[in-house]
Amino acid sequence: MRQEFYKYQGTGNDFVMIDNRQQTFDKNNTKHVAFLCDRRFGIGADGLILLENHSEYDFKMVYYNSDGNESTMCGNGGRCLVAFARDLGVITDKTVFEAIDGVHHASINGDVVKLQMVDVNNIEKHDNHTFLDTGSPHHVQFEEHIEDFDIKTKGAEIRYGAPYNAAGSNVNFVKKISDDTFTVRTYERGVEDETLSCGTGVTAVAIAMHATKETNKNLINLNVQGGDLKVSFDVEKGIYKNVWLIGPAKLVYQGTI
Ligand SMILES: N[C@@H](CCC[C@H](N)C(=O)O)C(=O)O
Repeated sequence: MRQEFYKYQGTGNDFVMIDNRQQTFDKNNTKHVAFLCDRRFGIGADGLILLENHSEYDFKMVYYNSDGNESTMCGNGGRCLVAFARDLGVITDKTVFEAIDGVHHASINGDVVKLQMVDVNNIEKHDNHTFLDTGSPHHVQFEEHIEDFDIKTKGAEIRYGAPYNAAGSNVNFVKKISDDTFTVRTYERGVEDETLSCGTGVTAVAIAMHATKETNKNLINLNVQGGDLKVSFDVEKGIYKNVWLIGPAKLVYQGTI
């Protein structure tokens, strides 16, 4: 049976979207999800997302990395799913949906999606890096020569090394541009390569930069390989609340496979 799909991208982080409200998609077929995400033999994407019905909220998000495994939260994927839900007529301009890390509020205006991310209260500050979970685990470290840095090789070393080991972490390399602007390049677990953007990654970078006093701003610009994102937040007693990831999410094409 042929599968109808939609392809979306958010600052170059791209996703196969499937409307699974009728529960027709085989959710346990890891090889099939990896095939659909394969850039040579399939559609090609960093991940695959199912939009499903929810009894209480507007919809449910189910996220898979391009290796075919279901994973933790994807911020850009969440933003793209909001655009997909709007384009399907499931929502209009505001929504509340459930993902693996909990309930998310979001709004959409044209192609700009604002997605509320989880509160963050556990920030591990180490000598040369910060580790935090923004829905997915993120290692954050500075890299002055970020433009010509070998993200794939260095990112893989950190992702597979101690203390992350098999479970792994996403790895973000950061360069400070000004007090409120940072350049970020991310190695993504489950893609096992650099992606052009990572939403939970830039959220982690914005919070890490504030927590380590690299900035005192609470609206941060993040320049990524695929465009520009913004993250805003409030801080109360060391807890980062009201965290919003803001940026474009667009339909690329749709088809059947
Ligand atoms: N691209 C995503 C992150 C997706 C999850 C990650 N690869 C993991 O498995 O931890 C984003 O935009 O947040």
